[in-house]
Amino acid sequence: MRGRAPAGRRRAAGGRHPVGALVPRPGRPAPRGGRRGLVGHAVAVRGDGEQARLRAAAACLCLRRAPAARLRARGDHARERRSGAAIGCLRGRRDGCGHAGRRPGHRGRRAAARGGPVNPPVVVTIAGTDSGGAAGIAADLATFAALGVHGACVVTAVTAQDTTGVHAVHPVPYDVVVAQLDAVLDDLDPVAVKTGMLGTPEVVRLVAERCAGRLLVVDPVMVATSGAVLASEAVVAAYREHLLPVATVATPNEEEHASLGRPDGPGVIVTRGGDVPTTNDHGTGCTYSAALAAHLAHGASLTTAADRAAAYVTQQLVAGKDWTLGRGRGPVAHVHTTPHRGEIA
Ligand SMILES: Nc1ncnc2c1ncn2[C@@H]1O[C@H](COP(=O)(O)OP(=O)(O)O)[C@@H](O)[C@H]1O
Ligand SMILES: Cc1ncc(COP(=O)(O)OP(=O)(O)O)c(N)n1
Repeated sequence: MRGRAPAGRRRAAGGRHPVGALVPRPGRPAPRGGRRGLVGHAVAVRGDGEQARLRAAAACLCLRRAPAARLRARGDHARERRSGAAIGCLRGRRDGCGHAGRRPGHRGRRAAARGGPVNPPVVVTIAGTDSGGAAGIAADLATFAALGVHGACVVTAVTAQDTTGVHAVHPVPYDVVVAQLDAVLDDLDPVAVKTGMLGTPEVVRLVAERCAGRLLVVDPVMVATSGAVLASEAVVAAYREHLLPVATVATPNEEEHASLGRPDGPGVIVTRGGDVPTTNDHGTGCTYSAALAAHLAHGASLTTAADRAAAYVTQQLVAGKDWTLGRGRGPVAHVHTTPHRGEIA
C-alpha cells in the first residue's frame, strides 16, 4: 500500500577499467534482427471499487515474427504451436487461443525437441532499489522468481529506505540506465517489461521509446507508504504524454490515478488495498504489478493475470501478517513456505 499523502503532495511528487566505467564488450554478437511488433488490440480495463473490476475484451496480442506471422495472420494458432512458433499471446488457453509463452530460441527448441527443459519467459523490471527489501527491485525480482519467470533488472535510482521511510534517493545517471536497458533488451530479449520508480522524465521517455511494442506493465510509482514523494510533476507529465499511451496495462492506485488525470482507456487497473488485516504491506503495489507482468509473460489473459496477481499478493500478505520486522510499516512477505534449506535432493 503506497502512502495516502495529501493530494497536492502526491502530485509533486574488468580489469583496468575504473569502477563504474562503461566497458565495451568486444566480440559481442550483433543484436538479433527485426523488432517485434505487437499486433492486436489492448484490453479495456478499469478499476471501479474495492478491487479493480475488469472489463476485458479478450485480446490476441501475439508477437509477430516471421514465419510464424503468416500462420498467426490466418489465426492458425494450432499449426503455429506445432511449428514451435507461438510466443507471448495474451489470450491464454482458457480463452481458446492456446499460446503458452514466448517462442524459445534455437537452444530452447533443441532442448524442447529432446523433451528437455525450455527457457522460462524473461521479464525485466525498470525500477528503484529499496534497501529495506520490501518494494522496488527487491519486490519485483522476488515475485518473478516465485512465479516462474527469469527476472532481469534495470536500476533507475538507489533509495536509502526502511520500514520507517525513505531517507535518501540517488538517481542513477541517465547513461547508466541506458546501458542497462540496452544490455537486457539486446541480449535477453524480454517478453515483458515492468516499470516502477523511474525517477526522471528522461527515463520515462526512454522507456516509452525503447519498450513500446513489448508487453509493458506500468506501475506509476509516485509516493511511498511513508509519504515520501518518488515522482516530480515533470515525471507525472511524462507518464501521461509518453508512457501510458504505449503501455499494455497501467496499475495506478487511486491517488496516482487522479494525478494522471483519471485515464480510462485501454489497460488501466486501479488498485486499492484489500481484506487482509495487516500493517506489513510495504511493497504491495510493486508485488502486484510484478505478479501481473509475470502472469502475462506466461501467456495469461489480462483478466486472468489480474486475478492471479491479486491472489498472490493476498497469499503473501497473509504469510507475513504476524511479522514484527522493523519499527515501521513492515514488508509484504517475499519468502515462501517451502524454502530450500540446503539439502541435496
Ligand atoms: N490488505 C490487503 N489485502 C489483500 N490484498 C491487498 C491488500 N493490500 C493490497 N492488496 C492487493 O495489492 C494491490 C495493490 O495494493 P495497493 O495498496 O493499491 O498498492 P500501492 O502500494 O500501489 O498503493 C491491490 O489492488 C490488492 O489486489
Ligand atoms: C524504490 C521504491 N519503488 C517503489 C516504491 C513504492 O512501493 P509500492 O509497493 O508501490 O508502495 P508502498 O510499498 O510504498 O506502499 C518504494 N517505496 N520504493
